[in-house]
Amino acid sequence: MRDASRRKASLGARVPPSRWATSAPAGSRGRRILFVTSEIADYVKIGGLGDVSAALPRALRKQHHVRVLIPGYRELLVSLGNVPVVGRLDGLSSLPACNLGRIETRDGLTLYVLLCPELYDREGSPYVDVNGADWADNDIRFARLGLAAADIACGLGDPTWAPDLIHLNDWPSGLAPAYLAWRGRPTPSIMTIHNLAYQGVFGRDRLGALGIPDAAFQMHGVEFCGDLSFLKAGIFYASHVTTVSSTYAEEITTPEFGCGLDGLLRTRAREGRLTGILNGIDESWDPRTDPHLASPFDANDWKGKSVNAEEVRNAFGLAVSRGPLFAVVSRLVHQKGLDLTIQATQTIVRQGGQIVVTGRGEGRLEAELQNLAARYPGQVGVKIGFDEGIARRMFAGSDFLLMPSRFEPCGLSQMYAQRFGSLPVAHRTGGLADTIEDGITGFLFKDLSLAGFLNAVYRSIDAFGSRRQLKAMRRSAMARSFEWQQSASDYAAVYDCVVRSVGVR
Ligand SMILES: Nc1ncnc2c1ncn2[C@@H]1O[C@H](COP(=O)(O)OP(=O)(O)O[C@H]2O[C@H](CO)[C@@H](O)[C@H](O)[C@H]2O)[C@@H](O)[C@H]1O
Repeated sequence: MRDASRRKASLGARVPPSRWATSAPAGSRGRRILFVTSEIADYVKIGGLGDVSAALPRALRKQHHVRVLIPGYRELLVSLGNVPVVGRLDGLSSLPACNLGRIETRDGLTLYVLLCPELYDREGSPYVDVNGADWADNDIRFARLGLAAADIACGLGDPTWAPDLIHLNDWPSGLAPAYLAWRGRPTPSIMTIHNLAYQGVFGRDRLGALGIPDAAFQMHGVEFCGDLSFLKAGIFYASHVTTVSSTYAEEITTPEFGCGLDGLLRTRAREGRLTGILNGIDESWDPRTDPHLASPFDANDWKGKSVNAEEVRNAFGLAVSRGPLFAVVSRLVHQKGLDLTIQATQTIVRQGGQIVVTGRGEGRLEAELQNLAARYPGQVGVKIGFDEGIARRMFAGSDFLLMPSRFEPCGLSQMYAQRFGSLPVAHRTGGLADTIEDGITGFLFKDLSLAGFLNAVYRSIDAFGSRRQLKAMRRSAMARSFEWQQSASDYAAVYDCVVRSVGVR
């Protein structure tokens, strides 16, 4: 069962299995891959992209020569110290010239760091300032990232290295394949969509500043509803598009989930150029060895798990209880369906449950959650912020994870939770549908409504009442395999196909 759902995800949407064999054929090993990202969990993580960017290149290293390109944000420069300069990149229109640094992480992953202090060395997050407002020059900042990727692909960044393929992630690197196309350089490229809802849309008046040819401002180019879209550019110009689960790969070809790009994505699917590859989770997610936990545990040691529950109850100021503990670990945004969780709270508390929430995001949701904690003292605890240690103890200590996401490209929290014996209660969508087995490793609901969600919540509370069922489900959840190695070999198969079809160097 578990392998079946995994394989379904790995084969991708509408792609003939024979063409996309999951192990890389002989001769495809040792390709040079440039992985371009705007976050990497080692240094700067805002959400799931940071986790994927830290883990996937490392998993791919077993087969390929992978290097990661990332902007030189302040946090990164502080952690890395002096980054040796290997090349100088020219400017283009309003994109400044800058240096390219290269450094290895302690475990030997090569990072290219875009050294452009006027764009990246600032107080704030990669995407927003300290007040949560988008950086006003985000178009320049991330066009510079895309142009740097194109420069490196053309051998203009590091005189000693150029990739066979560039792997772009989300809108911040979306212009890279476009810059390559406008130079007439068909370096094979993969555009991975981690979240179609974030598209990097800017006014058409920015074309000149970003060095985008006027002729590219059309449906068969960068134009999207009269504006310029970085993500559309990536999808349009990349050799191949992937997304992070097979169900989401299908969903994004529909008007309901396609965010206006479903027409183009349907075309890519028809051409066999859209594939779903499920994310994995790395080995640090192991309840037997995780140093963040109050007590390690395994699938035969529920005492160890309950020590973590006690710790979480204390940390969140909850009353002592023998009832079920529900957790929410999430970016606090509309996508994640927190309004449903807020509406379900009264029922959960009346049924003897408690809820702990950690996250940060939209101010309105942060305030509503804090009000909820005030309304149910001792039963609901909320910590606004981002702390990996707290998150890990919550997965370890909770009985259930609430994840009624409106859409979920893959989702990592539900995989972490299962590994730590916390059963997800989740909407049957995207990667949640592909990684949770209803009634076996968690509880899925189809109708995105309070009634649908509560129905799944009641099922979880019933399971909590039956120690035998609860233990069996926990064991099944903890035994699930979400290895990165599987995803890495699926990406390797796509790389191979793309390099062959675009032309091997
Ligand atoms: N306050 C907090 N404190 C500590 N940790 C916190 C936290 N808030 C969130 N996290 C952690 O951040 C990560 C969030 O990853 P998700 O995949 O669940 O969602 P995200 O929407 O960011 O990612 C997007 O990209 C990823 C990667 O492809 C897709 O899985 C996903 O569906 C898509 O929406 C998880 O590691 C989670 O535990």
